[in-house]
Order: sequence, then structure tokens, then C-alpha cells
Amino acid sequence: MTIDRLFRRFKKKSSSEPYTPFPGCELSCADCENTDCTGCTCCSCRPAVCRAALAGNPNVGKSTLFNALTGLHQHVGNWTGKTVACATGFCRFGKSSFELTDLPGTYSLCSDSPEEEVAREAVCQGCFHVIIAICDATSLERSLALVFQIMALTPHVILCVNLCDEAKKKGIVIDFPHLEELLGIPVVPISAAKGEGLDELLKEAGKYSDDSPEAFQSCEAPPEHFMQKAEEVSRQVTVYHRPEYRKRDFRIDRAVTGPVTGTLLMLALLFLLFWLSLSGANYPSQLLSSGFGWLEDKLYLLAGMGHVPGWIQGMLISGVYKVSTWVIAVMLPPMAIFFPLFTLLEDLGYLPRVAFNLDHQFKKCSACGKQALCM
Ligand SMILES: Nc1nc2c(ncn2[C@@H]2O[C@H](COP(=O)(O)OP(=O)(O)OP(=O)(O)O)[C@@H](O)[C@H]2O)c(=O)[nH]1
Ligand SMILES: [Mg+2]
Repeated sequence: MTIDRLFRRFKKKSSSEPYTPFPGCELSCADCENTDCTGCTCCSCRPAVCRAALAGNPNVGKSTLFNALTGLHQHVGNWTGKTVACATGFCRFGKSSFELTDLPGTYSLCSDSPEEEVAREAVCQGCFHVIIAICDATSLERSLALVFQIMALTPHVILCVNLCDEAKKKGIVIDFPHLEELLGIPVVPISAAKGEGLDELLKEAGKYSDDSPEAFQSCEAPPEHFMQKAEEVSRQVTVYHRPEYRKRDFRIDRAVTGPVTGTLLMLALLFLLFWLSLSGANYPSQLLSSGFGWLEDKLYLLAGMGHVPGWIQGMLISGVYKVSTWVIAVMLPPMAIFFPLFTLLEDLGYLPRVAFNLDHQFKKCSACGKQALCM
């Protein structure tokens, strides 16, 4: 997709000043109107780039926001731990240019898993003008703990409350002005998947571009201290209009992660998935192979009419054609069944529960439950 098409696409979403993704350009001038400044000669001044980090718990939509703003394609999915290394992208909003860094999700700045260390190092290095701390509107109490940890290190924090569309669906109402008052930092509600609230977020972030980044010490306070504060603040600003939604979620969660019910359900679902992929694939496989067989006869007929030498017919039709179509007929149907079903389970949020259920067993082999999803 060309920059112009991207520009037009993003322009449509934005009501006032558009944000414009552009490829890696360190030397973007705030006054330069070019969307791609690579090799631009009019930028004689130093770049006015606001470096912002997207930090937050796993699965709160950091990469979704990063992709929406930069036009890049970071891996997005409904389970935790997809982003394991920092990714950088650029975008522009009005006269401000932004260098955005998508960090791996972390629950705390004191954690010691490799990807969480990457996030901690990035935040503490102090190379960002502002940290955009992303929270999940549907579970504010959990996500706010990390925000408090970041706030203990730097005042340059914006709280971005994502998944507001989901919260609305579940009848969760958050008093954002009160939250802003309690925290003393800007709070911007967004829905990254729908591209809502992104203008306001960039407007807030742009205000920090003149501040100079500074390095911080890693946080020393115990995470429990921040968790308590997070619960308190969340209780004061959140109203649940449909508590039955929460209760139903809890009940389902308890069933799918329970030691007995969770394991039985997981085995049954995995069995069903493989059975559907293998048995269900037989019919389309047969159909494909008879179709390819019919085409093979026609190809031989055509080759005979064209007086193609027998050894070339054998090499091309019995060799290349037959082998490739055989592989397609055997491999394509199971994949066409397995991957959409797997994606459905992912979107339903079941895969993180599988990772949770298998974590204990995987730990015994010095691995972790998340690795089960790749197997
Ligand atoms: N409904 C809704 N879903 C969203 C929104 N933002 C993100 N999601 C979904 O939330 C899930 C997680 O999004 P990611 O962007 O992968 O989350 P992440 O924070 O980068 O996760 P990690 O890289 O694992 O830390 C995906 O299934 C997204 O489609 C939103 O605003 N609304
Ligand atoms: Mg991510």
C-alpha cells in the first residue's frame, strides 16, 4: 500500500487533523509537509520528534494502537505475550511527529521474564518524552497497578484507557474526569480497534515533545503496594451497570480454568478440533483430487494433440503437476478447517486459558504454558 493511499485511509478516519503514518524517518521536520521525509533537503532544523512508548499489561491493545497509528503490522491476537521485542514506527499529527515504540506487555516493572525485562529496560532507559500507559477499560483495577509503577518513575505519563467499546457493551461506565483528578495525569479514553480517540491521544502526547527525556532508577516499591492503590482508584471511578455480565464471565472462567473441568474441556475441544480437521478434510480432499485427476486427463489429451514428446509429458504432467496437486489436495483442506477454527478459539479468548491450564506441566520441562499454543 502506498503512502498516499495510507494517508487517504487515515484521513477518512480523522475528523480534524489527520495522523499520517510514514516509514522510518528520523529526520522529520515539524514544518515539512512531505509525508516521506527520506532524503528531504528542506529539513535544515533539528527534528522535532516526540518519542513515545506504548506500555501496559499484556493483551490491552498496545499493538492494535501501534498499528492504527503507524500503519505497520505488528502481530495482534487475543492472548498474552505476542509482542516479545520492541518495535518502532512513526506517525505525524498536525505539526507534531511521533516515534512510537510498541513494548512487550508486562504486569510489573519488577518482573523477570525475558520479554517483561525488555519492557522494563525500555521504560527505565529514559529515552522517551512520554510513556503512554495503556489500560483495559474492562479490567481497570488490574491494569492500573502498572500505571502507578510508571508514575513513580516519571511524571511524563498519559493514561490511555483502551477497549472502551467492550466496556460499553458490558455496561461498565468509567468516570474519566474523576480518574484524571485522582491520578493527576491526562486520561484519554480510546477504542484502538475502531480508531476512536486517537486524535485526542496524539494531541496530548504532542504536548510532551519539548520536554527532555531522562533515565530513571528501576522501581523499588513492592507491586502489592501499587495493586492496592489500583483497586482503590478503580473502585471509585468504575460503575458496573450490568453486574450479571461480570458474574457470567467469572463463572465461565472458573469452568474453563478449573483443574478438572478445565482439563476435560480442553481435551474435548482439542479432540474435536483435530477430528474435524482430519475427518472433515476427507470430503474436500476427495473432491479436489478427483478434480485434479480430471484436469490431468485433459492435460494429457492436450499434450497429445500438440505432439509434446512423451518424456516432457511425463516430467511435467506426471511429475510436477501430479505431485503439486496431490500435496494441495492433501494439505489444503485440513489447513482450511484447522486455522479458522483455531482463530475462532483465539478470538473467543480460549487460547490463553489453554496456556494457563498447561503452564504447570510445561514448567516441569523448564518451559511455559504459552509455548503450548505454538505446538
Ligand atoms: N473490541 C476491541 N478489541 C480490541 C481493541 N483494541 C485491541 N483489541 C483486541 O485485543 C486483543 C489484544 O490486542 P493486542 O494489540 O495484540 O494487545 P497487546 O497489548 O499488544 O498484547 P501483547 O503484545 O501480548 O502484550 C486483540 O484481539 C485485539 O483485536 C479495542 O479497542 N476494541
Ligand atoms: Mg503486542
